[in-house]
Amino acid sequence: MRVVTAAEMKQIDLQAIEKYGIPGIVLMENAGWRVVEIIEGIISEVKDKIVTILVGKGNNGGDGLVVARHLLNRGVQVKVLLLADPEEFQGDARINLHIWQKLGQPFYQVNQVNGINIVKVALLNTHLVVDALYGTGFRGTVNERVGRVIELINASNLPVVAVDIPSGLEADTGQINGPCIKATQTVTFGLPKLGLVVEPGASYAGKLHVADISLPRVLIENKDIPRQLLTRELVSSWFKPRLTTGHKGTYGHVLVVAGSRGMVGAARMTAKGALRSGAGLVTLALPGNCQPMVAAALDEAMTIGLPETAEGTLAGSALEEILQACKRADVLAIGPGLTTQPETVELVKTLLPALDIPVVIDADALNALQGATDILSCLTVPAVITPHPGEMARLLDRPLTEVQNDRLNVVCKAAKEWQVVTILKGARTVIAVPGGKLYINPTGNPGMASGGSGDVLTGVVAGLMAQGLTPEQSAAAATFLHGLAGDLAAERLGQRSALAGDLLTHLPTAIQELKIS
Ligand SMILES: NC(=O)C1=CN([C@@H]2O[C@H](COP(=O)(O)OP(=O)(O)OC[C@H]3O[C@@H](n4cnc5c(N)ncnc54)[C@H](O)[C@@H]3O)[C@@H](O)[C@H]2O)[C@@H](O)CC1
Ligand SMILES: [K+]
Repeated sequence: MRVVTAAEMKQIDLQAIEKYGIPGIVLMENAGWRVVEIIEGIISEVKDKIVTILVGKGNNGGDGLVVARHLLNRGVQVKVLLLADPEEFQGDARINLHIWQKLGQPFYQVNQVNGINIVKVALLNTHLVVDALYGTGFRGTVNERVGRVIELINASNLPVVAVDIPSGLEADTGQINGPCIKATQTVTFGLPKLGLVVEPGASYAGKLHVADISLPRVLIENKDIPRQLLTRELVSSWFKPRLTTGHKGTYGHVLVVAGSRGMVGAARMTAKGALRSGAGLVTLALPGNCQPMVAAALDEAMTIGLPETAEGTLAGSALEEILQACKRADVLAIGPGLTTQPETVELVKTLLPALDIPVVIDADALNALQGATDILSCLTVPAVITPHPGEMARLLDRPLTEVQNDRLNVVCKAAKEWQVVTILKGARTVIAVPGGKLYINPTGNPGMASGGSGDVLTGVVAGLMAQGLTPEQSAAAATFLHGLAGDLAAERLGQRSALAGDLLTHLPTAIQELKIS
């Protein structure tokens, strides 16, 4: 599903109206209907219930007035609170305000002296609040009076349905610059707005519904919009059914180069991630002292013991053996648990330019590239990198806060500059492709922020690449499935107690849920 900025949505609305002749008032009517449907899902018997609707002067407020009218028809007691002067209403919003007045229905103006008291009284006796103050036309911060109203709503503990986007949220960035409605559910029209699917906006939006308001499909499915929200449908469309005649060679061979003394688990998790995602063969190459331990605990993978340093990390002399092993593999996954021991770092820096198979680069293999990102730009094989924000900050030599405050631009620039598919992990992981495409992942939860989680992801990316998905598809599908496995694990075990190993246990169910055969 495409994800739009406010300007892109405005263009879509305009084209629907001007090119295809769908009147704006029809779109507004449909928008209001869809919100009413969601409200009916929250309050099962709406008749005789009380709903307070906050109405702003723009078209978002117009949508709110449509909601008011349809709820009234269903026997709801509707309290309309205007946060603007009726004279300010224009166009379709004005038409809907006039309809409301002609129906003989009252509204209360919150901009008068006792405005805040009106809101307080209204909230004392209300079952649900509809936020139709500001939509995609909102910029900057709300004024003090509106800010106080928003704070009252947020403190009320009532269910709040936001119309299109929670008021106070920037549609293009998901940033909050002042008071912002904390919605229980948000009904957004046509396509999700960027600010609703990245943090912190996603948390303010609550449960997100993307509502069909009869915008023509040709406008909604516009391939020129570079951003997509990952969905089950999109991810499963990338998988082909497994052949009845298939054998282990059909599904690719992943070589994992990972681990060191004391960090054997990272190597094992990566290998298991590749196996669980369906790779035909997995070979785990790691420092020799770790091999017996891993071989005993990982029946399904082959293992190679490599020369090691005094600290039990991979030695520079492991290079030739790794390159030999690459000849038998389809994909290399490198990094988890390697450490930043200087000799191991040099090994990584020598190995990467010599590769002739696609590679997934994670963890200490990324740390090895600190100050040497030209190695990434010069790779001659397809590559996926999987940095968490700290690793990205080190690669870019920028403060962590700069990365986190500008995640979308950072990931897109990295992918373009280094010409690698880039997975920037964190709440709402984003995946950028060198050509400019961007995927936003809606799955996953804070329970996944624990050791080993990233190692599993690296294994899954490599496992999918080995099976023939493109690096772009592998990165996006792995992120989605990994997050879904995390959500399933959290459902069963709780976010606090779910471990990275539980991601591996729940990955099969995640794959089944997508109906991938
Ligand atoms: N034809 C269309 O364009 C449709 C638009 N729809 C609705 O219309 C919304 C967009 O409508 P508008 O463009 O009228 O904008 P909004 O309804 O978001 O209104 C914003 C209004 O507040 C003002 N404003 C912006 N920032 C402010 C701030 N910081 N403090 C105070 N006032 C501020 C703006 O000047 C504008 O008048 C959508 O979000 C959606 O809800 C829907 O009705 C579907 C059809
Ligand atoms: K709103």
